[in-house]
Amino acid sequence: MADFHQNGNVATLHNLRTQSAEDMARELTAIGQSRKISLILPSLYSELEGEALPKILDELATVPYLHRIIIGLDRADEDQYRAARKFFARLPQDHVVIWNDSPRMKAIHERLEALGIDPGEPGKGRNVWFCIGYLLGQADSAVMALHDCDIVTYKAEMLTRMVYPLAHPSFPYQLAKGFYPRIGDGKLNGRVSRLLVSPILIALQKVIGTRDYIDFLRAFRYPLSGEFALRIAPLPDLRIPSDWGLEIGVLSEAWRNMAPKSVCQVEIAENYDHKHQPVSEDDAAKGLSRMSVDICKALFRKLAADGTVFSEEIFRSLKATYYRCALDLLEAYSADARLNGLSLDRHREEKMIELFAQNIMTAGQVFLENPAEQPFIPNWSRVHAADPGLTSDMLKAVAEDQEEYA
Ligand SMILES: O=C(O)[C@H](O)COP(=O)(O)O
Repeated sequence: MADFHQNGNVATLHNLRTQSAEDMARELTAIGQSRKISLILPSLYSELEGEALPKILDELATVPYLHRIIIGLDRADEDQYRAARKFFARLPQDHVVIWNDSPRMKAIHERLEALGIDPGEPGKGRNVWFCIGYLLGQADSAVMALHDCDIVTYKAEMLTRMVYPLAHPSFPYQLAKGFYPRIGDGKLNGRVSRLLVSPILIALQKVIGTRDYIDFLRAFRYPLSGEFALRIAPLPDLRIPSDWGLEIGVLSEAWRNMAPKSVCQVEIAENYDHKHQPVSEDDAAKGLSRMSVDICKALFRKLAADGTVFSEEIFRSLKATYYRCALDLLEAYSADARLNGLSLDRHREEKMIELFAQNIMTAGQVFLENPAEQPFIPNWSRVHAADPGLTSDMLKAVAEDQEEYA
């Protein structure tokens, strides 16, 4: 049973198990008549062949209140795009598959490049960015929800609980961020969240002092959750990183652009499990190691943009402080796991902490060496200012892809 604790920074909406998801979905169906709710699914072609996505579609097929589902498809060739169209065809809702690698979408990308507002390397952030552009181009939704495609414990209720506080007219929220515990195979998961994000936020506060931004991030029970919903109004001004810093990037934008009172976090599941990536100790360009570098870079850039001065000495202190804080938290995770009959491999987790400590220095180095790097994808307001016809041409490109490769 959940508690009902509020941290005072961000409203926390718990699941007190007193309201049925079916009742909520019924209400959303009525609300959805006037406030259209759309869902974005950033997907890799490989996820269509995994165990999670087919079950996610079974659940989504039962959702009565969705106006449109926008699937951003990455790393697919022509045959795979056709296969993806068939795969998603069983969704009863209006839906579209954006083939990000199609010649037409590549031409859109080149047009952006020529204008100097290139959305960067392929990645989840860039995929989501194109989907947001498509959604804005359609101009008919009031609420956007987004979740990953690798959730093996997915239930339609997760979406319902996430969307409800944004769609319901009596709530004041613009952003709802999902939270839950991550447990699978008798283990405590969420390795990057537990072993990097929580301790680095504590360490940053010790090294650079109190910052409202860090307080804000620390208020989230699962800052890395890939499940969030936004009202459409703030979307055109959202600047997101193209890489794994997406989740932290969205929270950072919420902190910059929204009143704290308009942000909430919602308990969306009793438990969450997904496809686990390898740590990739030997290659910082892959797996959780890459994710940790991207997250650190996103944090450092936002703090720098808020006036924090970084130097090599600061990153060295941060690394040492982080290491201590992470080991202290590991003690707590280990006790929590034991109390709940879960296993936790302390040796492996300490090794991960050592790797993340090293990656804090790597991210710091990259940050110091590239002060002029454009860290975020330009927002859609900027795209519109630079090329007012681009969004409608993108919608046309997607429609023509659908027709040509039917
Ligand atoms: O949220 C996280 O910490 C990362 O996505 C890794 O999650 P995992 O340890 O559950 O694979």
